[in-house]
Amino acid sequence: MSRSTEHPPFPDDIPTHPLIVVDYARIVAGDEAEVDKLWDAATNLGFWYLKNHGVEVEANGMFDMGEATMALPLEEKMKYEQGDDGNSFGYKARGAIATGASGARDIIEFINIGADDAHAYPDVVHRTYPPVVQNDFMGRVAQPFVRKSTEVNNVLLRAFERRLGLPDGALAKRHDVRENSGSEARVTYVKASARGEGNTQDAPTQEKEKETLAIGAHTDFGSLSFLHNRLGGLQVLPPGTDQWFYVRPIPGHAICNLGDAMAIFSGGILRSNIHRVLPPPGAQRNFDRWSLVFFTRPGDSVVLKALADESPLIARAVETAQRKESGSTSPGNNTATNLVNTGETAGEWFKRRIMNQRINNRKGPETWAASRGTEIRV
Ligand SMILES: O=C(O)CCC(=O)C(=O)O
Ligand SMILES: [Fe+2]
Repeated sequence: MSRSTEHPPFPDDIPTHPLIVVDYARIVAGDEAEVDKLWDAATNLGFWYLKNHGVEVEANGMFDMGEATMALPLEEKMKYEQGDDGNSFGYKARGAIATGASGARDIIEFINIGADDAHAYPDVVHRTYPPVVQNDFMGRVAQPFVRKSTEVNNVLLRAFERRLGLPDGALAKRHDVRENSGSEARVTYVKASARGEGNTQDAPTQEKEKETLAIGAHTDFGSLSFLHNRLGGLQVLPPGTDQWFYVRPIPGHAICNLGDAMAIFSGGILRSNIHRVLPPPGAQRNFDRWSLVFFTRPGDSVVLKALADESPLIARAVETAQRKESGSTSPGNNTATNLVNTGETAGEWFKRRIMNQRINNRKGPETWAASRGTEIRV
C-alpha cells in the first residue's frame, strides 16, 4: 500500500491535542499578530501546525524517495546503515534503536539524508546513499526539498531571534549552511505488519491496549523540526500532564516543533517538548505509516549554551530557572544549571544522543539515560 493512496480517516473518538495554526505566508509578510501566535505555540507546547509553507510538492517527491529506498532488499539497505558510532546519516534498520530505558526495540525504519550532502550534490560531504537515491532523487528532489525547508526554518528562526531580543544574526550565524551540521531530511516507515514486533515494556501502563512504540518518548536533538505526515501516530505529552495525546494530521498542514538547541539557546523560554510515535490509531492501524521530517540543527562547532550574554530576556530566564532549581530537592543530571552551558557542541550533543540510543551500544538503563537531552530537565 503506497503512502499516498487511500487510507481511512484519523479516528474521531480518541483524545487529540489541538495545536495552534500558524500561517507561514503571514509570517513572511511580517504580520506581528501571526508572530504572536508562533511565539505562543513555541513558548508553551513547542509544537504548532504550519500552513501555506509552500513545500508540499517537494515533500511528495521525498515520500517517493522514501518508498524507493524502503523497497530495496534489506541487504542492500544495510550497506547504508547509520552504524553504531553516533552518525545519523544513512539508513536506520528496524529494531536498531531503543525506545526506552528497558532496551525495547523500535519498529520504524528510516532514511536520513544529510542537508550538507543535499546542498553539495553531486559532491559528497558526509556519505553517499543507495544508487536510486543518489541518481534519481538527490538532485531533482532532495536538494530542492532541503533548500526550501531550510528557508522556511530560517524565517522562523529570524522571528524567534527578534522575540528573544537577540542581536540580528545571532541565531542565523549558528545555523550557517556553510558549516557542516547534523541537519537532515528523514523519511520514516512503519510497516503495518511490524506492529507486533519489538516488545511493549516501555509502553505506558495507562493504555488498555499495550502498544509497541515506533519511536520512544524523546525531545528532538536540534533546533527546529518540520514534519509532514499523513497517518496518525505522533503523540505529545503536554506540559504539566501525564497523558499522551495524538496530534491529528491535517492535509496541507505541516507540524513544526522546537528541539533541544532552541530550548538551551533561549534559557528555557522556548520549549522542546517530549513526543513519541505509535503505530497509526483506529481504522488506520492496518496501514503502512510514512512520515517526512526536515531537522534544522546548529553548526557542528556551535556550543550549546544559553545566549544570556546577548539578550537580557534570556539572562533573566536563566536567573529564574536557577533560582527555582536551588529550591528543588531532586535536581537530577540535566539541571537548569547544566543546560545553561552544556559544555557540548551541537555536533557532540547530537553524536552522544544518537550513539546511546543504538541497541548495539546498550549496556543497561544508563545507556538510555546517556542518550537523553532536555527531557529530564527539572
Ligand atoms: O513521524 C512522526 O510523526 C514524528 C517523527 C519524530 O518524532 C522524529 O523522527 O524525531
Ligand atoms: Fe521527534
